[in-house]
Amino acid sequence: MTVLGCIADDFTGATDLAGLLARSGVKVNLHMGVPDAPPTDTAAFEVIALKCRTEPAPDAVAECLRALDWLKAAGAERFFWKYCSTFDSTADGNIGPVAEALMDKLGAEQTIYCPAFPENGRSIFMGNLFVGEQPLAESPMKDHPLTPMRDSNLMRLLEPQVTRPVGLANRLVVEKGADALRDRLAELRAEGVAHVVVDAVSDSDLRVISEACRDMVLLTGGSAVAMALPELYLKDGTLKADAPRMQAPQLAQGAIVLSGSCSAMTRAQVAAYLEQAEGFRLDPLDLAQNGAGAALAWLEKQPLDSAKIIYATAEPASVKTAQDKLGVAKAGNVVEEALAALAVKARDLGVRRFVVAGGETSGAVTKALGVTQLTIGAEIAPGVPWCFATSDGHDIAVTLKSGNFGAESFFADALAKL
Ligand SMILES: Nc1ncnc2c1ncn2[C@@H]1O[C@H](COP(=O)(O)OP(=O)(O)OP(=O)(O)O)[C@@H](O)[C@H]1O
Ligand SMILES: O=C(O)[C@@H](O)C(=O)CO
Repeated sequence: MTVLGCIADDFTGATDLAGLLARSGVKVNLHMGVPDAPPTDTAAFEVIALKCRTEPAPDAVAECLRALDWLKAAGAERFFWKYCSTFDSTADGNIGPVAEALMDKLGAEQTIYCPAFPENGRSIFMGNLFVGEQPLAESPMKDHPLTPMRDSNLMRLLEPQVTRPVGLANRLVVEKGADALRDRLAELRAEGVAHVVVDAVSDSDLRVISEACRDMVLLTGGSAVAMALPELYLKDGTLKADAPRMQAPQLAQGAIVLSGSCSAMTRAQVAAYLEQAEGFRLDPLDLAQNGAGAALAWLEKQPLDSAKIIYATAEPASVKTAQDKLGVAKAGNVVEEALAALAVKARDLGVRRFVVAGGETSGAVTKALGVTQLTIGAEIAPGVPWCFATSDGHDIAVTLKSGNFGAESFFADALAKL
């Protein structure tokens, strides 16, 4: 029985969510894109990964509604819209437009917005999102290549994205427990508030929110607010733990790190890994002019079992130079296309372990590898599990690392874990 149908707006976010849900031991199915075939062999948690975070809002809405139909066909009656724990969205959406379209389809009067992920330093207080101790707009997210976040206030970010009123259930309410939060939501509903930002600074706040909101037909947020749901379903007997994490299949030695994320944490991770691995740096301007031939030729020359990384990861000033010359979309696309082609080449050369950094990058790479479904394995860092799949008939392992997740030693940690 599917108890929760989940739609994630990028691929790293989807493995993050699936990994946290799978901590409970309950079966989670993770699909990359809306499956062509109707649902079979469904799990308690069905997650569909989309690559729609930066698409035009009408396209993102259409794709999410297709995902909703598939999840309904899987038997889900409650749904979760997963976006980034740093609320990444462009000025035109897509978090609000998708939420409103899902609400309309589901007849939901109200939903909540809670991107908090305390284990990874994301907390919300008085409607303002913090990354560690910094307000979102003062954190490195202000320089994100595609979705620079220049305001920390979630109500202000959401308001232009939706047509109905936005409100807040603050930490003073959450702290009082699930009944107080239910009362606050009812009060806001009576005032016609459809979109409620909910504060959370700790996992115990998230447990209160899950308990108060578990019967809402649509919940929205980061992965951590959904993490508490399996525990509630297990406790009341709705679900039984039935799926221990999958052990890694036997894989050949070859491994590669592909990084298209420019986040502060990925920059530190790339620098740390370059101390022990051979590296090739992709330059968007060179790619736009000459294609990925030089990188492909470099990859062909590397021994299969060597430590290697191909990265476009760069400092904000260098990203800006590329964007000024090529435009934001083209600068991102040439990098994504190159990393996708390099992943395919690596697989054809015998590489079977792929460490990929960045959500958009992960979408491009997994699509090129023809991966349609992932099985969740061991967690490497909070929100980043190893996953297993087949690509062109080969068993492969992939980990899709969100830009800001993982320790500095993440790439080596990941490969040491398989
Ligand atoms: N040097 C560069 N110049 C311009 N754009 C770049 C450069 N390197 C990477 N990019 C683009 O920046 C975008 C990074 O987004 P991506 O989602 O992959 O990483 P992220 O946002 O850090 O990860 P996440 O969404 O998981 O937090 C991609 O579109 C990528 O192609
Ligand atoms: O929520 C997060 O921070 C991640 O799962 C993510 O969505 C990164 O793209």
